Amino acid sequence: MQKPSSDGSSANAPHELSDSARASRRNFLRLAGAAAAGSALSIDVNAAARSGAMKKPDVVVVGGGFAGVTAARELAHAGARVLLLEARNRLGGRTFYTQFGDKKVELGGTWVHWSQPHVWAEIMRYGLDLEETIGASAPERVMWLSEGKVQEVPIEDSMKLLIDASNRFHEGSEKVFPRPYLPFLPDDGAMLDELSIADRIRQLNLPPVQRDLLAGLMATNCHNRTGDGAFTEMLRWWTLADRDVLRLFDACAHYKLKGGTSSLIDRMVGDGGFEVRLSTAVSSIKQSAAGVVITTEADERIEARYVVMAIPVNTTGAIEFQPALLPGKQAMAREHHAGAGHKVYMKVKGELGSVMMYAPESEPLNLIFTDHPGADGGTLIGFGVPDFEGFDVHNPKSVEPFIRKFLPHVSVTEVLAYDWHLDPYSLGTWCTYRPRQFSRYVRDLRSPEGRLFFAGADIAAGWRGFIDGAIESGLQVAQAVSGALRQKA
Ligand SMILES: Cc1cc2nc3c(=O)[nH]c(=O)nc-3n(C[C@H](O)[C@H](O)[C@H](O)COP(=O)(O)OP(=O)(O)OC[C@H]3O[C@@H](n4cnc5c(N)ncnc54)[C@H](O)[C@@H]3O)c2cc1C
Repeated sequence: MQKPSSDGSSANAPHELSDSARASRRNFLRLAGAAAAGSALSIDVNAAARSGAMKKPDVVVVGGGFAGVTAARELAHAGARVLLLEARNRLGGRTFYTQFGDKKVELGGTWVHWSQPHVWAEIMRYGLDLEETIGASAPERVMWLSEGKVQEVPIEDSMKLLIDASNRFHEGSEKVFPRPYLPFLPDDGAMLDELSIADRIRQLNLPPVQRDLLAGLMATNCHNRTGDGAFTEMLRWWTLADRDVLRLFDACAHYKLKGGTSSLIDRMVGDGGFEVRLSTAVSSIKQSAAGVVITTEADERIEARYVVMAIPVNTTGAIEFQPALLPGKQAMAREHHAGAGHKVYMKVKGELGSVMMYAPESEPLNLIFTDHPGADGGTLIGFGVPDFEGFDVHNPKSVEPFIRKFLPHVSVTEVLAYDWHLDPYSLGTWCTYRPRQFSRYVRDLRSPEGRLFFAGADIAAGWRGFIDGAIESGLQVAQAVSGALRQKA
């Protein structure tokens, strides 16, 4: 892989790309630059690195998302010398708080909740404020597309349809996840892991109007086509939310950090006592009995006693490991998890109340709701499947006809989205395993290998795929590495 610039603009494409993917990639490079320009960190994290303070760290943490920052902070608090290497020119990873017109928006991870214990503990610890997203928590209208027609019934009736469909979809979750934090599947869970979300929807034989409402929600949850997401992933979410679709909504799309996700990262780094180097992508990791040698893309060699790998599972293939990683880690790096869709902000002109709209994956966006309402315009957030032929998420004129199916009086004036699936340092969005990935790979994914330890939302036990999971995993790995440092002291 060639050396990226700080906005990733000279990095190689991860895979062969189709024409439409190439056009998206051009857009990605343009937007990545523009968005990065508006996201300066409020603290100078490179200051310590410039001073060359740390000669030989005890631990190098690779990746500065919530998992890496949590691990680095905990290890530094335990007395270790910690150096965090981050490929991009900013921290936060798959969270990205940046400017959209006169407002700031979250292009990646956004919503947090007190039912997510690890992120909630951090919010309390640093005394951060929350803000509500009205369209997701208290919509005035709910509409959905089914077989080409917009459906709208009183809100209570649409909720009844969704609750009934969700209860039926998740039936049996107690057997597979009696306790959602058990990291491995029981035997009957492994059988269910063969099923995709689409397989499960088909089993239910719902009337089309109810099926398409559920399908819109499920394409959003797995952030891809429902044939790509594993049924077991949804069973785990369901158990974490006490088997209640309204609680699940509350946990996933109601409360966000008032100062943005960067306010939490800033506080964690400020509190950390570890060194950070941005724009430093790691290209190889070689371990021996004596220690680990980390080589960066600029060919710098750094030695450490232990390494925490806190990068997305989809990006592991870009790093050369000696000895080679366990087969499950390699397979996941080849196959990728399913999360690869869009999250798009849309400025609209025309009256916008608090609305929520669903569409199945035969449509480009599957869940859309009001972010900011307004009498003469406001902002919508939409989630959609990747690579939808003829739909350009970066072009308001391409997005507008779809939005007008629901709201014929509005025009879409501006859009903002980030192509996480094209960014070489994420190659996807939030983690949803494909069928069989959980039962086949999770053991390997979570296993330390010699002096290497692994962290990340993608391998968390509980809220895997969430900010909470990233923090959970960062805490666990820091505990394990602290233990190893003590033993070998
Ligand atoms: C569009 C979108 C919406 C989401 N919505 C929500 C939500 O509402 N609520 C929620 O809780 N979660 C949400 N998530 C998920 C959540 O943001 C992630 O699960 C979580 O932030 C991942 O944290 P992480 O630290 O495990 O990984 P990441 O945040 O991906 O961090 C990994 C870091 O490793 C770096 N890296 C990669 N390769 C290298 C290398 N070779 N060398 C050095 N560094 C490298 C990356 O640049 C990155 O900074 C969303 C994600 C997306 C994309």
